[in-house]
Amino acid sequence: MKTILIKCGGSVIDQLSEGFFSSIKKLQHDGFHIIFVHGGGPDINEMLDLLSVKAEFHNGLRKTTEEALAVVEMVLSGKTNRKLVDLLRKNDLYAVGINGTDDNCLQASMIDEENLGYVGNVEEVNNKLIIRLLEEGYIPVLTPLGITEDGIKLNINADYAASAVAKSLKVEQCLFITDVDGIMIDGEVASLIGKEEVLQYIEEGQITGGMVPKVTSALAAIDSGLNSAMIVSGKKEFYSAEIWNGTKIVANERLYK
Ligand SMILES: Nc1ncnc2c1ncn2[C@@H]1O[C@H](COP(=O)(O)OP(=O)(O)O)[C@@H](O)[C@H]1O
Ligand SMILES: CC(=O)N[C@@H](CCC(=O)OP(=O)(O)O)C(=O)O
Repeated sequence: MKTILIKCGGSVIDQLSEGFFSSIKKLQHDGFHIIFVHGGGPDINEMLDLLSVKAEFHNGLRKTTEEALAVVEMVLSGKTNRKLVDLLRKNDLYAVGINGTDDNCLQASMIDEENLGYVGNVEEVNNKLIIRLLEEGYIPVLTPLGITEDGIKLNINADYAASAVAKSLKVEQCLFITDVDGIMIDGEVASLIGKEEVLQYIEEGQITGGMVPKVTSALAAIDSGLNSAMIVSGKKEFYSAEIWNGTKIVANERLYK
């Protein structure tokens, strides 16, 4: 089964274009199965703000107290997941929402209880349910919540969840959909970047903020055997006639030039 994983960032869910949905249809037409993992950072921040709870981050990850976790779950699975599933279905794409904790799909462990609270890393992906849905022709839309062996729910950065699922399903391509056209280097979108360059750009401060977990996750996906991962805009068409728009991240860019 040829599968493409699409990680849809919270920054762009409300701005997805017609071209985005038509690109997905073209991928399906070309024989690819599609799975989504979604983010929702802005939706969570908005709700925390309404509840007068300060959003706090440590190394790009949200500090998640037990109270915050309840808000994260309510927002991600009750609001953001619904929003994306509804949008896909309105565009005649047969999406089904699932929580990362359903069927213990994202088995996780706490990263750093003292500094981060209920935040996890994916240890293992139980992909049976996802594969069933894919085989039936559905588009699973996965919320990035994990569960420990003891049944404790954890908040997982959506980029990290995406690369773990990509690795488990051995997908053909992993796309990180966001609100920019790709990775900007010296003011221009880079079309192809190798692993060494990515690490150098992070060190130089050319890749910062929310782009760091995205490229780190892309590199993790490549390390696990994927040929490439891409950073792509959700505001325009990203795929047509086997041509991709955005930044392709590969293990060694010299092999592509
Ligand atoms: N070199 C770079 N190229 C493009 N965007 C970058 C770069 N460095 C940092 N960014 C920032 O990363 C953001 C995308 O990350 P984020 O807001 O976390 O998105 P998402 O919600 O899609 O995960 C961009 O909007 C941009 O502000
Ligand atoms: C641990 C952690 O930071 N979890 C993220 C999960 C959502 C996410 O990653 O959303 P984006 O893709 O929109 O950034 C959070 O609470 O914001």
